[in-house]
Amino acid sequence: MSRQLSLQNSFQAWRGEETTLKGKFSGGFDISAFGGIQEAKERPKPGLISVEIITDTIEAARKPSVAAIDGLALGGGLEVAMACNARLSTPTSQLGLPELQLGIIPGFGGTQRLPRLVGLPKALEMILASKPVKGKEAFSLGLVDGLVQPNDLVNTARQWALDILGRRRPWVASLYKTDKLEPLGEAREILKFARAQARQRAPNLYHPLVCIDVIEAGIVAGPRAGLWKEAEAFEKLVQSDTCKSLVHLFFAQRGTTKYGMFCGVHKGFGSSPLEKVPFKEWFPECLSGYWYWILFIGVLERIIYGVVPGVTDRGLVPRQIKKVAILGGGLMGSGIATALILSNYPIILKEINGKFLDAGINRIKANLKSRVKKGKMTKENFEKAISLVTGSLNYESFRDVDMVIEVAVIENVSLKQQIFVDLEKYCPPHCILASNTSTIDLNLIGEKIKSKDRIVGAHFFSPAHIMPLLEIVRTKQTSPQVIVDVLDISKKIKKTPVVVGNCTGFAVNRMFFPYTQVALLLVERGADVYQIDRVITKFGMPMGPFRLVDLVGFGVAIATGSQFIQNFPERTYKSMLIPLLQEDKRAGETTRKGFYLYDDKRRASPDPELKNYIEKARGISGVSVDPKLAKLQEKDIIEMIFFPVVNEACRVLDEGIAVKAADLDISAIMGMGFPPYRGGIIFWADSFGSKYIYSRLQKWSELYGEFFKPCAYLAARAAKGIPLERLANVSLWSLASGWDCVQIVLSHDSFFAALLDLFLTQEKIET
Ligand SMILES: C[C@H](O)CC(=O)SCCNC(=O)CCNC(=O)[C@H](O)C(C)(C)COP(=O)(O)OP(=O)(O)OC[C@H]1O[C@@H](n2cnc3c(N)ncnc32)[C@H](O)[C@@H]1OP(=O)(O)O
Repeated sequence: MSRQLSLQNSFQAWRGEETTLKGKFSGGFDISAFGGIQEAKERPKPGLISVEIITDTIEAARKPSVAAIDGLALGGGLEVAMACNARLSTPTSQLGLPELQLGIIPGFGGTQRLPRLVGLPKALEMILASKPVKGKEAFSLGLVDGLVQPNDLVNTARQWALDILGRRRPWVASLYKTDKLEPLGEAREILKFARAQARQRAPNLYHPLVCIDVIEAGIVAGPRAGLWKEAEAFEKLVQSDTCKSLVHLFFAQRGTTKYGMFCGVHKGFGSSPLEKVPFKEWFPECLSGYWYWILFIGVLERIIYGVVPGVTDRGLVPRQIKKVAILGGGLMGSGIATALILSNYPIILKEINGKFLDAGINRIKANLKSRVKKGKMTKENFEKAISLVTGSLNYESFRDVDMVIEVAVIENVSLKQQIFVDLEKYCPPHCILASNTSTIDLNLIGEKIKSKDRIVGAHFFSPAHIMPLLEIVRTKQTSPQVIVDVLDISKKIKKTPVVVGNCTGFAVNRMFFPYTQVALLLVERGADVYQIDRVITKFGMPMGPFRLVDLVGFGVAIATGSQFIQNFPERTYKSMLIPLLQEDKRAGETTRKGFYLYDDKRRASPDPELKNYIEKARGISGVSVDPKLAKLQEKDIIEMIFFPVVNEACRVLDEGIAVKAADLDISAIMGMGFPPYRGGIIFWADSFGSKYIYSRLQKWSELYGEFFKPCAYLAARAAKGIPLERLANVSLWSLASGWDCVQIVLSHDSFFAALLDLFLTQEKIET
């Protein structure tokens, strides 16, 4: 008898919900139920599912079971399939155990059965790197027993089960297979190597090491002992901060094109906030009030869930983008071009002269060749992709493009203004006019053209064909149709889009700005450049603020910095350290000297000369070494560097530049390199509490100046002791009508805003 098992589907069916993964075998355990598990006072005893149900009921049953896998078999889904007596799959199905991406380990026996089916090295690769395999590879590995086309899948599985019952095929219990396991000594060596690699790849993560221990326990003490160890470890890990952060990230990433304070973290934790609201306590005397709130919030949840206000709530259908022009073939332009041609968009690459054009096209070729080298692209597909690129030195060929992306190297307002005047002249009237500027206000860029509704920001991150984030910036005039079109492109080129409002620096660079600024402030007052970078890297950032400035280059740092000085003078720390270094032709990695010295292989080493420049900058700023700041502890460095980032993130939220906190979490992780296992900037900040962050910033602002002054948003939440992720100021009206109204309501004018504020801050209504 074959059973087509879908774990998530069945869990959702128990809860009376429709499944979101129609037609697929299983996406694994319902991740949104983790919140319930974390909060539950009483939990099922460890091993109930993995030992009693999956092992002792399914695998040990007197009826054989055969998994018929089409589409996806991930996590708990694959684990259930592995407990069946055989598995059939379609050639294109995806099979994997991605649990480590969620801060947990496989919890339904995957740590024991996968090594026994595919051997230890492959199992470790699949589990530790969360790397799925296609049906074809699964067959060659022995993970599935047969490959079948989708139409024949269920019938073949039924017959397979009958054959097992009739002893025409082997009746296998994967848990007790030993033929694929390496001898103990060899296995231990493999595990030792895996541990060293895990420590090196993610020194702050504990769960990969736990996973290796659990696998080892099964090999040393037998699979049932391994199952029990797995169950205990799973139980602990599911409660960990890493798991909470990564689950938040899972839903936040999928929620960037959705809106509302009730999705994101709340959805991620499995229960509607509605369930948490103590209506009865608030309205003991007034039942109608209770129902009113239920109705109100219920309607609200329905209206807001699944839309970007004013954009995806208008029933607009994305227009077909057939050809895209890119202005500028530098590092960024060629990266964007690569991302587009990889998704089959024909592109025109425009440069100002033949030399630059050739260089741009060669960069695209190099990007593609590196994919060929890594086995991600065939030579045939390379030729196909590169044939989609047409070079141009003028605007004549722009007459039939549907979208232009301006990627001029320099962040220069007048240059960009002229480019947009030319674009308006040459491009067809429907053409989307996008700029990849990372900092400049789009209203300034588009000041001299008429079609302001076609202007949009498409801020990619370098290298654009690899980095997953696309910041889509809309001005008040940008038409919703244009945003819908760009959202559609972002989906097609596999980017995570975050729609933000227009201002200097948008969301990501607004948050990034204080990161370098505060580092300069601390160094001028005695902190050590290299210690700051070390601590911040240990915290989990890809590099510290000084190494980053070296990488970006001082030219870019000064150009973007001047935009911030102009626009936010009250909170800009005006250090002369970078200009002083640049004056001496130390402009970062490209000149082999910046905050660090660089060798031929771009390896950075500290420079003893740096202290002279710091002293000079200190003199210009008129500050002296503060003994406390010269001896900062790790914890203090982390807080002093990141709390100003949190402060700016709060301003970005308060101004409505980001629609919700989870979008800033995603922006920080994908745009700034904030460690994913900390859940994003606001999620991480909320683990300290708004009161603590406010008090620290307030203290520093008294000691070291306005730069640290906590903003009103932070102060308000600290006063009420509520989390920073809560947007208390959004009204029903704003949600229904879109962006402009959000801004109106942010001035606290609306009746609904007041009501919601009450609701979200959980204050009791005074009747
Ligand atoms: C005990 C066990 O060992 C523990 C586990 O099994 S933990 C779960 C392990 N499984 C996973 O990690 C798989 C997670 N899911 C994914 O990687 C991807 O969603 C996928 C590859 C299944 C599908 O990707 P894609 O087609 O791009 O669709 P995607 O937008 O991601 O997901 C579609 C919807 O299904 C939801 N979803 C996907 N997998 C889910 C899961 N395991 N639980 C709950 N919801 C899930 C998504 O949240 C999304 O919901 P939305 O439409 O409301 O936003």
